[in-house]
Amino acid sequence: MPERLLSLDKVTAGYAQDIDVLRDVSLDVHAGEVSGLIGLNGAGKSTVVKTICGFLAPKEGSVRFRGEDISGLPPHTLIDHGICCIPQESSLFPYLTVEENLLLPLQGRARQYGAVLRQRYEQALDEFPTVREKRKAQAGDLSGGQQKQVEFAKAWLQQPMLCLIDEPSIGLSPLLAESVFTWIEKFAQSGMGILLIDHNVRRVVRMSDRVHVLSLGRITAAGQRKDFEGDLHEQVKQWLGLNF
Ligand SMILES: Nc1ncnc2c1ncn2[C@@H]1O[C@H](COP(=O)(O)OP(=O)(O)OP(=O)(O)O)[C@@H](O)[C@H]1O
Repeated sequence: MPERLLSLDKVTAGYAQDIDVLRDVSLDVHAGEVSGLIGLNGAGKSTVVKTICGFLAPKEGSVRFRGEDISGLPPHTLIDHGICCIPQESSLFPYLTVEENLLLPLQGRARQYGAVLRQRYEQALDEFPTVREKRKAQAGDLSGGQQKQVEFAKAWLQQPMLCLIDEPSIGLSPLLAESVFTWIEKFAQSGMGILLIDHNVRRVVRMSDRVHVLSLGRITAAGQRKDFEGDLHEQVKQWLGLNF
């Protein structure tokens, strides 16, 4: 059984004191596995990520990473624990070069990355040829798809144990979206645990070891991939109220 990296246990959270967006949310992510989180717009998927990352503190329940309670830890300290997030919106500094964006999170962490940094950087550029080509350009001058590649290269460089990935394929061409899913599979094959949110429900189910369905802030279905395959259309239509 792979190591359980992340576990949310009955997490209730929200933006206002008296309004709960998430209610009793429990989910796990294991090393080397993809955990998919699917749900309608507004179900609370990004709020789950914000709660794990410490932008919101759970009102009840806990967020644990490798058994340690990380509920409400400051977001900028997560990387020191081995957690990285690829958010829905760009997290790049538009007026810094691609190279500066890639190396910034590693600065001040020489002890963690020092000896292997250069080698790892070259390897990241090999993995993402567009990033190599654009490394001296300002990040803000890149297209949305190119910026997404930089985001993935940045995460790869940080060698996290856990990567939270929110809507990675949004706004991308079908070809690039497929590359993004292939990179995620590669991340998982390297041993990383992945929490994946994406509106492409079929693709998420196909590549996930575990699937969680979030509806109005509650997990209404969860299981292994095999539980969600088969007549996916009927099941997910029922859970999500969707016809796709
Ligand atoms: N900063 C915020 N302040 C107040 N309410 C918010 C904030 N961000 C999100 N919400 C509310 O929380 C609920 C869940 O939003 P969230 O973005 O987590 O949903 P989602 O499932 O990620 O949706 P989508 O698929 O559209 O990205 C929504 O009702 C939304 O209006």
